[in-house]
Amino acid sequence: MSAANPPSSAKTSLVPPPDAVAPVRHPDAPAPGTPLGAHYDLCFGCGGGQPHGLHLVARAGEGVSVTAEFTVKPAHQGAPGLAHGGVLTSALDETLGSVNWLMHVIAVTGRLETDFLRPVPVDTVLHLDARVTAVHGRKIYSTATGRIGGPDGPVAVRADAVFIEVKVEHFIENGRQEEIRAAMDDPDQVRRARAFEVNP
Ligand SMILES: CCCCCCCCCC(=O)SCCNC(=O)CCNC(=O)[C@H](O)C(C)(C)COP(=O)(O)OP(=O)(O)OC[C@H]1O[C@@H](n2cnc3c(N)ncnc32)[C@H](O)[C@@H]1OP(=O)(O)O
Repeated sequence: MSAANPPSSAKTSLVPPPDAVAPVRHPDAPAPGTPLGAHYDLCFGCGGGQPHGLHLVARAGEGVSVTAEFTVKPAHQGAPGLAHGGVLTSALDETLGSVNWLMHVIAVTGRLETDFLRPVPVDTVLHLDARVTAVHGRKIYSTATGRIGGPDGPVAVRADAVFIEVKVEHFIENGRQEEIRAAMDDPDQVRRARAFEVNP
């Protein structure tokens, strides 16, 4: 195994180390039940201006948790009439990504492991919930489920993840300049900050 292609176990355990700490909800986090809205209009997961997106709708939950709904559309198929597994993973990723906002931390997915337990037909509403379980330095450990048939229905998909805290420079230095400039030039201060999930 070359240094450029290290074994995933080298730094990507999904189990928090013993000295990890409990996540802390930011005092300015929106109250439980508050819709979070899209963090960026062109986000594939939540953006209203993204015609090919999931249009996932998330709300703040108790503690460091969120709930969300995603309706599977014909455009999201893999097998005939069934949701594509990668699309379902995207819905879990987006829900897990949005929960970091409740800590006012900017973070990106480092590792995401999905279990697919039941097929999810087109037109199904996937009821998602995600919560942060532990924090260790820049690493944020979190877990999510997607249920069908209602918020208390059977689990169709679940995921464990490690997100890594980053500075806003992560997006400015790595993103394509035309989108970065457009987001930075947005006259709406809150929208401008949330495109990068920065505390306004
Ligand atoms: C705008 C707001 C975003 C909200 C949108 C939500 C959408 C959903 C979220 C996404 O899909 S984000 C997009 C998908 N993810 C990425 O594009 C991330 C690509 N990867 C990177 O940019 C870098 O690899 C990363 C920033 C994650 C880490 O690089 P660093 O150089 O900053 O990390 P470093 O090597 O210094 O490691 C810091 C710690 O994190 C750990 N670490 C790094 N990469 C890891 C990884 N992949 N998995 C687990 N742990 C990881 C690493 O072991 C170390 O732990 P320790 O502090 O305990 O030593």
